[in-house]
Amino acid sequence: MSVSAPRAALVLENGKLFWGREFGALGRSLGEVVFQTGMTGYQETLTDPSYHGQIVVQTSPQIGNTGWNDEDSESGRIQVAGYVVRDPSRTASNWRSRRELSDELVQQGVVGIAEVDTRSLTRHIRESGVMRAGVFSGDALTDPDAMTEQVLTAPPMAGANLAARVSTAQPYVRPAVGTRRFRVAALDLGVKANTLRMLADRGIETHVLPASSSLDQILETEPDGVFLSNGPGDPSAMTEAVALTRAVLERRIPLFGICFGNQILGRALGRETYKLRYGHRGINIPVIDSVDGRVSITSQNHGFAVEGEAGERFDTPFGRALVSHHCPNDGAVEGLRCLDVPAFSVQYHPEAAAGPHDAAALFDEFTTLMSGDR
Ligand SMILES: NC(=O)CC[C@H](N)C(=O)O
Repeated sequence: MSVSAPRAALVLENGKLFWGREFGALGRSLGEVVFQTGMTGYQETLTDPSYHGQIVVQTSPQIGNTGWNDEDSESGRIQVAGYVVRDPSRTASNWRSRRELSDELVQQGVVGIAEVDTRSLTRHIRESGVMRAGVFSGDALTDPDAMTEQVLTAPPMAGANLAARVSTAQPYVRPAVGTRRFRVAALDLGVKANTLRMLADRGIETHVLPASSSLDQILETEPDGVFLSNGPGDPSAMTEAVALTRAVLERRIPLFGICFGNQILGRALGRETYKLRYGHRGINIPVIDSVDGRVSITSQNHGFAVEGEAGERFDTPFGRALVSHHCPNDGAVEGLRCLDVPAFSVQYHPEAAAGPHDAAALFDEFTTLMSGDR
């Protein structure tokens, strides 16, 4: 595939430039460039609030073949800042498809770029780490130095507090499917639609609360359990959510966290979080359960991780805790379990969407914890 006249550019903050063709809306988008290795599920990826502020590169070369449907979005809009693909499908073909991916990108004003050498780009990110970048097309396409300068004005992801931008403005209730067995207060830091669906399917009525909610607002829902959602940004910027989590742990209310929720629980337990060089973003990432050695293939999307060693037991202000899961690829912490208070969390995505269902039973574990029989 050759590009005759470059009509779009992806510019990295270190000055490296990739030419391509416009894809989606014309203009400029700035953010942190990250790669995602899933071969399916691009609609879920694009609408996952955890990608807010990021320019997502799909390593799978062909994107768009199933178009855009009305069922698979994980939130009300496309959340990525920009989108980078190799070879967009010329036509969508799927029984649920309502429109072409490129039309949806245009409609939602998302600036993308196609015909990029995504293999070379991914190798570069893998070696140099994730960094700020910009996609430029249309009138925004100018000379490389000017574009690099603009990229350097973007705020870095380290230290970014983004949850408020994707959280619900007003509390709302997601009813249980069938008989209500439990009531859960979910702190919405960027929750995905399938998480609420999986909670509802287990007889859980979820009170979804804004990211800035207080302990009183949580307690007012008279919850059987508290859920900490996934979300964008740096966990070290989430001081209030960490304090709130500590208050929940003190009251021994059963708590379950996913991804950002795992990082927040980790910080509440006194652990630090750090930025990974290029993160884990894909739908076939292995995780080992330190207790029984079982391996799950999981969906993941994280750029930060909790400090710790596989299987490590440690002291916290709330008793003992365990690094319950880790990733064999790099040893990163993938799960935490409190041993003296009812709380656990995972860094990966048991709700999948997209991804395998190996870890779906963790939602059942949450109901067991709420039932009080641990
Ligand atoms: N999916 C998530 O919740 C991501 C958590 C956090 N923003 C990270 O990048 O690590």
